[in-house]
Amino acid sequence: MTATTTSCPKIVRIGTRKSNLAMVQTHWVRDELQKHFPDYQFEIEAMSTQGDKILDVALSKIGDKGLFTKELELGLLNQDVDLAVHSLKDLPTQLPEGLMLGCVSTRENPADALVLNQAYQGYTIQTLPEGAVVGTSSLRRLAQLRYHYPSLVFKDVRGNLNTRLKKLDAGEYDALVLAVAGLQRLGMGDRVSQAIPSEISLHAVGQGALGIECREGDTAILDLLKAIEDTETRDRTLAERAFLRELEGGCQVPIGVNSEINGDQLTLTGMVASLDGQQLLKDTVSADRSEVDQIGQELAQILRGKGAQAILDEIFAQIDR
Ligand SMILES: NCc1[nH]cc(CCC(=O)O)c1CC(=O)O
Repeated sequence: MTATTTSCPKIVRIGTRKSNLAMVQTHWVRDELQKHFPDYQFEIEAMSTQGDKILDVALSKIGDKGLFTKELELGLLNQDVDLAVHSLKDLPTQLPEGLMLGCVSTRENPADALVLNQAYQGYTIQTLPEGAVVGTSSLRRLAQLRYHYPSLVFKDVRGNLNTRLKKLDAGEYDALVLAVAGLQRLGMGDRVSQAIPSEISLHAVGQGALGIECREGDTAILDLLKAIEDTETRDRTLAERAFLRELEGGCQVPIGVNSEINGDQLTLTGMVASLDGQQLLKDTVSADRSEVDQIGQELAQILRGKGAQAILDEIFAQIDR
C-alpha cells in the first residue's frame, strides 16, 4: 500500500437559484472562494424557488416574503447546502431561526436603470414625453416615478430579464426601469441608457449587493466568508436593512434608500411613498458607521413621525402578506 499524498478536499456546497443572474453571481462567489481556499472543493447546487415558478402574477400581489429564498433556506437547515447566495435585495430582513447573514460582498452600482426602446433612444427619465409607457414591477419605482412624472404611463412587467427586454424591444413598452446591477452582471450594461439619479429614485434596500446566508454559528463557513466580505458594503446594507426591518417592509413596498460612507460617517437617506405618487416622505440620518442598527431605526422613527405608517398601513392592507 502506498500512502496517498493528496489529502481529501473539504467540500463546501453552495445553494443558488437557477436564474441566469443568480448563476452568474454564484459562480463569482465560487471562483472568489476557490481563489482564497485552493484546498477546498466548492460545489454549486441550483434550486428553483417559488418566485421562479410564479411568473404570470404581479409580484406586488403575491407579497414577497422569502419568495426567492425559502427553498434555499430549507436547503441550509437540512444541511443539503452550506451557504446560499442571494441578491441581498431579495433576502428578507428577518431570517429564519438558525440562519444568519454570513457576509455581504462587493456592491455594483445600486441605482435603478432606464432602459429604452429603440424609438426612444436619447431620452432620459426627465425628458420622456407625456404618455410614454414605462414598465416596472416594483412598487418602489412606480411610486417615486409617479410622484416626479405623473404624466408618464406605468405598466406592470414580469418575467426574467430577457423576457422583459424582448417585450420592450417589441414595443409593448417605451422604457423599462430595472436595476443597473443586474444588467451589468449579465453583460448587458450597454442597455442602460441612464442610471437614474438618487434624487429621483432611491434604490431598494440591498440593491446591487450579494448576501450570503449560512447556518448560525457555523464558524468553519463564517471563516471562509470573511475572505469575500466587503466591510463598507456590509455596513451600508446593514443600516439599510435595519431601516426596512423597523418599518416592517419587504422589497415589494415603496421604501427606498441611499447610503454612503465618508471616513467613519455613514449617511443613510430613506423614503416612503404612496402608490398613487401623491405623498413622498424622505429624510437623512448620519452617524458613526459602527451604529448601523441605530441609524436605520432612527431614520424609520423620523419617517414614522412624518406619517410613514399611515402610508404603509394602506399598502399592507392591499398586499397579501
Ligand atoms: N427582485 C428581482 C431582482 N433581484 C435582484 C435584481 C437585480 C440585481 C440587484 O439588485 O442586486 C433584480 C432585478 C431588478 O430589480 O431589476
